[in-house]
Amino acid sequence: MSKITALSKEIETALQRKIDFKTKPIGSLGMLENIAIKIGRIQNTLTPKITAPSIVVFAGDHGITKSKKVSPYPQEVTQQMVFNFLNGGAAINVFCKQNKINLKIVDAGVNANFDENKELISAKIAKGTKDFSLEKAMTTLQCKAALEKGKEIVNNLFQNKCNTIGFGEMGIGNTSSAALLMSYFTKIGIENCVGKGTGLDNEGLQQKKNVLTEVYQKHIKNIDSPTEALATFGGFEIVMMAGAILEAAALKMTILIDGFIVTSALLAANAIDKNVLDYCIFTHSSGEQGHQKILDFLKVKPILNLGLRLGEGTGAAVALPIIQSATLFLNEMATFESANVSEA
Ligand SMILES: Cc1cc2ncn([C@H]3O[C@H](COP(=O)(O)O)[C@@H](O)[C@H]3O)c2cc1C
Ligand SMILES: O=C(O)c1cccnc1
Repeated sequence: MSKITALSKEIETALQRKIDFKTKPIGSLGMLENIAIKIGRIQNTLTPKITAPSIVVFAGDHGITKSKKVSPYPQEVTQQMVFNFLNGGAAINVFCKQNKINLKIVDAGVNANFDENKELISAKIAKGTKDFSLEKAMTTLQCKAALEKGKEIVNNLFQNKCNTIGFGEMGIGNTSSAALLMSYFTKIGIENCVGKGTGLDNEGLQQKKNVLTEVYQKHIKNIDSPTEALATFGGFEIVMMAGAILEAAALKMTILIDGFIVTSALLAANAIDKNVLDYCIFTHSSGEQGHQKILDFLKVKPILNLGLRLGEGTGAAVALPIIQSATLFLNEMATFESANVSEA
């Protein structure tokens, strides 16, 4: 993986000065000001622009769903939703269309064969992960291949002028993978990382907690690196997102972080290279119970809190216009001097 440069503080003062000359009381654009400064620092300019904003949805299946009831939905929903994405019918399609976001769908490891389709990026590592109640979700080699694929996909988008990128995912059972990764990277007990996902009832939640506590205890002694944590608790879509996030930061792109699953991939990326956080904007706090705890762990503030608990990158897609407002006010608002407005 390429090295991620930590952002310099130098331009921050100049950006703050530019914002403070705008025709508004100091600080009155609140979080929009923080976002403007962040993107200005990422792009190292006083006139940052968002170009070709894109969301990449990675899809993959999970072996655990075949042996244990960790999700109310069957594994087949992953492939069915991939068709739904390709046909334009999912929530993420609607929000991307609304906000003029370029949407890409990636088969990272779905348990199905897809015909060639120009809308689908084929990056299949395997037809779903292994059942982690029995063995590691994937081999170390598969994990490295998935990290590399994620990197390659982001690179292609970057070549096509994309400088702002969000990630989403689809994979029945992936809140289980995300909870295991969360527990590993934050050291918060697994029972406090597991949530209801797509809508388990209280009894289902308790059962999921029992299953994942056992899985965690079975593997924890064998994990000695972030890559091994990813390989063990897996999700090809999650590993590919971790690679994609690292590469986007290395390319100095602005990264829009979505919900619980994407943030679990970010935890792994962050353990590999801490500078990645400099490039991330946290678009929302998910309704999945562990998400706000990860945001607290990372000491970051999300833009929205709408109770979304869908994934697919929907929080990132809905938040994009707010992020665009931040760069637009910075570029287009008049100053006190240019507009002849008296200062305090
Ligand atoms: C129809 C449908 C569409 C979805 N879109 C995203 N997810 C979300 O739910 C899944 C994770 O939850 P769990 O771990 O409980 O299975 C992931 O696929 C996630 O992206 C969906 C789930 C369903 C059922
Ligand atoms: O926050 C998320 O990403 C999420 C929550 C529940 C189900 N799927 C995704």
